[in-house]
This record gives sequence, structure tokens and C-alpha cells, in this order.
Amino acid sequence: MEIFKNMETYDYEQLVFCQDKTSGLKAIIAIHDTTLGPALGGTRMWTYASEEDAIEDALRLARGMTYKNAAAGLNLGGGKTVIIGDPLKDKNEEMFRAFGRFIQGLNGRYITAEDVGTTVADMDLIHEETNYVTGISPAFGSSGNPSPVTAYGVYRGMKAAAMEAFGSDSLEGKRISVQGVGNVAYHLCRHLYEEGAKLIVTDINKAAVDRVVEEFGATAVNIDEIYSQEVDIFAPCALGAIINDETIPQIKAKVVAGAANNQLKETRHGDILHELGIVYAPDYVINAGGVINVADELNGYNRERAMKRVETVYDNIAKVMEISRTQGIPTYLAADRVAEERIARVGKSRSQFLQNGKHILSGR
Ligand SMILES: NC(=O)c1ccc[n+]([C@@H]2O[C@H](COP(=O)([O-])OP(=O)(O)OC[C@H]3O[C@@H](n4cnc5c(N)ncnc54)[C@H](O)[C@@H]3O)[C@@H](O)[C@H]2O)c1
Ligand SMILES: CC(C)C[C@H](N)C(=O)O
Repeated sequence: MEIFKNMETYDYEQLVFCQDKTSGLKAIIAIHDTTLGPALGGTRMWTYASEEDAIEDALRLARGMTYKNAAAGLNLGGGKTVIIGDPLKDKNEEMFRAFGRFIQGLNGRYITAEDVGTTVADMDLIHEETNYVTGISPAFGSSGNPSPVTAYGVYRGMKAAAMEAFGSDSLEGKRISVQGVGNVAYHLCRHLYEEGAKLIVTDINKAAVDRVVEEFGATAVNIDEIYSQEVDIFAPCALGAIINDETIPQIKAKVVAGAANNQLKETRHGDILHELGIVYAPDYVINAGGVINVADELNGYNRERAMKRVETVYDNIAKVMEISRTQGIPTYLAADRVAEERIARVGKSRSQFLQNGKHILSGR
């Protein structure tokens, strides 16, 4: 892999490799763009097939956070970490504390939070070493686990996408397939069940499936059967790249709207959905509830204020749909334009000099 060439293609600022032999920490922090502010993005722990796969995932996810934070109207840049390892077997206290010290070394350029494979308890360990971490225990005045809030945002965004596709944002009686029923999707299923939707679910974890079958009357299907279900809405809530050449021909849903990051394997798959008339709610717009919530901690966490802001996911999806419709472009492209225009606009005004007390001459 030509790392610098790859970084140059999408203009990444920084890639940090963190190694700690005692704890077994092998982490990669990717900082994509800090035009709008410090890079905020979660830490994923995953068993990658190769170091290259881990680097690629960190880079892709970090860029996604730049767009997510920009489109959500946050004054934050984009970054992400991947820790190489099995979250069920390889975690230890020293690992997260060592990682916390690496984050501290970046002096606020990167702020972390949860992602797949990490928990509030892990964030609390990081917090032992640095303040640049969010999603820590409410006992510290923090917002805790972001997943239920992400789920609420996805639910609201799904309603906005339904409005576009069906002319009504009611999900009552809608058939909705959900791929992966983990932290976010469990709460999403609860909202959908409470509104009267019919759920069809799958997961590689049987216990997770059983829970939503028992609690929300969901119907379970095999992993590879989820794409071809006769449903109104398909909600990808596991990992990325699941909208691809193999899956698109199977999809019968009129709407794709879910929590997973990087759902389109390639951008051309967003073009194909558009051509087929399938309404795609861009992943980083619809799943921004969690980051909106943890970002509020930077102002001293206020749940009411944070939840008010999470409500904007509905409006943000509606806006992207409107741009797509009026300009005749796919929704993923409409979302990219919203994010890129904001970064360009704000970046331009931030380029004007503003005394910040750290002028090079001030120490003389
Ligand atoms: N947690 C958040 O607040 C948040 C915020 C924004 C985006 N996301 C994204 O949403 C997605 C889900 O996040 P989460 O926190 O719920 O993670 P999670 O690990 O709790 O849930 C993911 C679920 O998907 C299942 N899964 C994995 N591979 C699968 C497969 N091939 N088929 C079916 N199921 C499979 C897992 O067993 C797990 O239950 C991720 O892509 C994450 O990056 C999460
Ligand atoms: C900051 C977080 C809550 C990050 C979250 N995992 C996301 O992808 O948005």
C-alpha cells in the first residue's frame, strides 16, 4: 500500500501508529481534516485480516467523520481510530490507558468516543489518561453510551426518507428489514416497534436476534436472506460496503436507511440506487445522532440541548432529499456537496487572522 499516495488522494492530514508492547496495543489514529475544528470520531476494535485492511478502515472511517460532522453543522473535523484485536478477548486496562496517553500526545487535535467493539468502560479507562475522550460514564458529567441516541437519530432520519419515498413519514405497518441488531439497532427496533412497524432481522449473534424477536415480535431470517426480503425499508446496521454489485439486484425495498458507516462499497453503487429509484438516506447524515450527542460534552453536557440538536437529523435528511430531487443527483452526492460547501465556506472565514493569545511573538 502506498500510504502517502492514498493520503494525498483524499487529503488526509495525519496518520498515527501507536504501539505498546506490554498491553499489546496496536492502534491507528487517522485524522482526515481539521478545518472546522478538532477531529472527533470513535475508536473501533476489530480483528482485521491484515494491517492494510486496518489502515484502510481507519482512513475511510475518518473521512466519513469529516463529512458527518460538517453535514451535522458541528464545529468539528473528522478522525477515527482502529485498534487491531478481538474486542471479546484482547482488551485490558493497560491497553486503553496506553491508548489514552497517545491521544493526550496529540494535544486536542483528536477526540475519541465509542465505535464498534468499544464501550463506555473502555472510554473511562482512556479518560484516566486524557480529557480528549467523550461518551464516558454519566458519573463524570458525560453523556454515556451514544448508541441509543444514534438510534433515535436514525429513526427520525428514516421517517424523513419515508416521507420522500411514500409521501408520508408514518412507519406504522411498514415492513422493515434490519441487518445487525447490536447496540444501535436494538434501540432502533424499539422505536420502530413502538410505531407499529413489522420487523425482519438478522445478525451473526444469535442472542442479539433472540432479544429483538422476543421483545419486539421481529421475524428472524438467515444472514444472506436479509437483502431479498419483501420490505418497504432496508436498514443496514452492521458493517460497511453492504450496498454492492451482489446485493443491489436482490434489494426489493424502496428505501435504504440505516446506522452502518460506509454503506456504499463504491460511490457508483449510490448512482445505481438512484437510477433504480431507491431512496438512499446517506449513512453519515442519518447516523449523526451519536456524534451530535457526544459533541455536546465539549460545552458541558446538557441532554435537553443535545436531543434538540439530534432532532435536526430529520431536517438534514429532508434537505439532502430535496437537493437530490431538484438537482437530479444521487442523495450521497447531495450530502457530500452539503458537507464540502460548509467546510469550504467556514474554512474561508477561519483563514482570516484572529488573535488567539498564542502569537509567535507573545512570549518575548
Ligand atoms: N454506536 C454508535 O453510536 C454509532 C454511531 C454511528 C454509526 N454507527 C455505526 O453503526 C453500525 C453499528 O454500530 P453498533 O454500535 O450498533 O455496533 P454493534 O457491534 O453493537 O452492532 C453491530 C451488530 O452487527 C452484527 N453483525 C456483524 N456482522 C454482521 C453480518 N455480516 N450480518 C449481520 N449482522 C452482523 C454484530 O453481531 C452486531 O450485533 C456500525 O457500522 C457503526 O460504525 C454506530
Ligand atoms: C463519536 C461517535 C459517537 C462516533 C460513532 N461511532 C460514529 O460513527 O458516528
